[in-house]
Amino acid sequence: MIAWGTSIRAKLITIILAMTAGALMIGMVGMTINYYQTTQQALVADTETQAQLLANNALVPASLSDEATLKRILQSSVLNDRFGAAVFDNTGNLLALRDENDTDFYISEAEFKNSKSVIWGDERLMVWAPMHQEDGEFAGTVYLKVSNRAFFSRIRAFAFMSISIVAVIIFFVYLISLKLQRMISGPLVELEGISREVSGSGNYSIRVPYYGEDEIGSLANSFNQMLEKIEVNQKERDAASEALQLNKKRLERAVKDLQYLANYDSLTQLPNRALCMDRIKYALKRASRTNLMVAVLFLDLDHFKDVNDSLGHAVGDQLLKATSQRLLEKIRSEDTLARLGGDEFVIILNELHDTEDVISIVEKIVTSFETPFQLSNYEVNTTVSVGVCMFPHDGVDVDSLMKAADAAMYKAKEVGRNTYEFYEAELNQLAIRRHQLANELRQAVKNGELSLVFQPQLNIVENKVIGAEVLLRWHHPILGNISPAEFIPIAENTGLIKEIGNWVMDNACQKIAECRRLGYEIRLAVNLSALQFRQINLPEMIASTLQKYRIPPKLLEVEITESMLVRDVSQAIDILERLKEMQIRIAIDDFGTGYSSLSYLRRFPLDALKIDRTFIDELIVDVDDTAITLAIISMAKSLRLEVIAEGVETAEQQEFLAKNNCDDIQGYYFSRPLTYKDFVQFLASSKPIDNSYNRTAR
Ligand SMILES: Nc1nc2c(ncn2[C@@H]2O[C@@H]3COP(=O)(O)O[C@H]4[C@@H](O)[C@H](n5cnc6c(=O)[nH]c(N)nc65)O[C@@H]4COP(=O)(O)O[C@H]3[C@H]2O)c(=O)[nH]1
Repeated sequence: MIAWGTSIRAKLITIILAMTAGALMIGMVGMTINYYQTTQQALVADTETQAQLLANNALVPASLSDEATLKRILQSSVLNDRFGAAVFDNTGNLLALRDENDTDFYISEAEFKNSKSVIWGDERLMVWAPMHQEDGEFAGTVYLKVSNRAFFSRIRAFAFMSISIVAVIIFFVYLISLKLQRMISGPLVELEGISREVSGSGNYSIRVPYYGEDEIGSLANSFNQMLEKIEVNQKERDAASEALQLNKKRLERAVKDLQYLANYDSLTQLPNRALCMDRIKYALKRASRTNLMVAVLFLDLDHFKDVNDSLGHAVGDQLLKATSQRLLEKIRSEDTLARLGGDEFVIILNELHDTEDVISIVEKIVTSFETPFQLSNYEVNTTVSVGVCMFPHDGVDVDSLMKAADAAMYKAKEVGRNTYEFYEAELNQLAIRRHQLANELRQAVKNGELSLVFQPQLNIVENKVIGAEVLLRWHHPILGNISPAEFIPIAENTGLIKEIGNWVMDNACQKIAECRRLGYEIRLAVNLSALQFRQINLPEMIASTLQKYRIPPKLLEVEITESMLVRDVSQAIDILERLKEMQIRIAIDDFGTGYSSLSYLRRFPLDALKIDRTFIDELIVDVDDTAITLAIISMAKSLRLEVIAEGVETAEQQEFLAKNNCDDIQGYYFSRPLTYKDFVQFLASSKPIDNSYNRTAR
């Protein structure tokens, strides 16, 4: 298929055809003109001869005005079937007509006198032949009128024939040019096709066939040489890139090996000391968010040195490997077994609910050593001494926990090996203190040892105090200040929390009313414990307290934790909906540490999310905490909830939160929890008293 307008073939054919047609047309027109002229001249000459012949014959009868003879003479002449003839005397009078009916022989005076003897008209040729006496006197005129239709039809036939010949010639020229162009442009087209194939497939091994020694042949040759060079270059490049990939893979493997070596023990393939410390750190972080415990177990094989000394290091190594296998079988996949070096191992037990869980695992570990180890040539009996410590009871950082576990392990060795010891001093003390606090908490409420403090909350956008979180304090006459983090769980366990919770709610509402009287329309957030939240009549109890102090419910916010919601979802929804109907605000405390899923959040009628302090602690510094904080803000926004960040301690944290759409903040950077008196002073210093509100309230 020829692409007209773009291909060389088409162009070539067009040029050949145009030139041929042009030349033929010129030739044809020339020939037609020539034919026209010669045919016309012949016709005129013929007619003139006839006219002169008639003039000679008609001279005598014309002098005698013998019409009959003249007529006969005129009829005897043969020209063509469509001719007329007439004889006039010397004065222009008609003497005779060839055909009586052919009266179209009027000759004007001008024509008569016209010396011109031939007139070539549109339809006919007119010829005059004068008749002269012997003495030369003019005797009259013979007039011939010949139709030139036949002449024109010959010319037309000639032209038609010429055009037909030209058309046939052009057709043959077209066929020849097709053949010709195939010879000339065929190789070019093929060349173009091959170059396209090369560029499309990237296959530079394709070659153009031999086209001879002409210009196209030399072009094809150059093209092949070019392809050859590219092919060579490409092969070199491919080889280089292959080598590069290989080196990259080797490098990656080396980096991985290095990473592995930096983090794993080459003998047992267990995490080494560095990774072990990292894992403990991570476990502590998680546990502090989930309020669960972590146990760190320090293990040391008893008399391992004797095995090494008596049976050799190779057997010692085998024993260490077998020990690591046995220990791995005793722990869960989420726990970690690490080798610190020599015969020292560490086990990290994550997410424990109480110490009982640890005891059962440690006992399993110690008893598992009762079975002898079957090594290649020996059966070896060995035992293990284990020291156990717990987070958060025995330490809150990696260092103190490792020291505590190590100390406990030495104690296990002291008491005779093949046993485990808890870092007991602390545990015992803790249990004794718990018992004491549980007893004294009952009195604390009656003795008025409990008090409330208020930690202001700031709206970042308006830079305005919007309220405060109400926090409980216990000042023990002998033990001093006791943290709510310590005594609230005890109050929960003993059921005292209901009484304490009611006391807090009553006092908080009273303070809201007092603040209003002073002109401060501030909102107080009260923590609800799990036990309080499970009370079916909680909304009614709160309603009656609000009524008692005649305060609008919107000035009270209750803070609950995620775990309270999931315990009994339908009851939680019921209570929250009733609180919501009363227009009490509901916030989720310590958000991010629990079940934080969008689907369950949607089900509860909430107003705000409080990002847990542990995320804010390392905001900006720790990429994970930063990402979680941003995710919580965006999740809250998508659920149209307000976000408050607690535990903001630095300007950088506040700035970051402000920049990232957090609504409110609470933390030491802004203010520590304040006594009621200090809180009112704080309000006075941060905002002028709204007296107008005070007046209308009364
Ligand atoms: N390091 C640091 N800490 C900050 C910062 N800002 C606030 N905090 C502390 O973070 C805790 C926030 O309270 P929470 O998450 O509700 O956590 C509370 C809450 O769960 C519970 N609690 C306190 N008061 C009550 C109460 O009246 N009822 C109940 N059920 N629980 C209470 O005790 C927990 C501990 O309360 P607090 O010891 O008062 O500790 C408070 C507060 O003093 C900061 O910038 N840095």
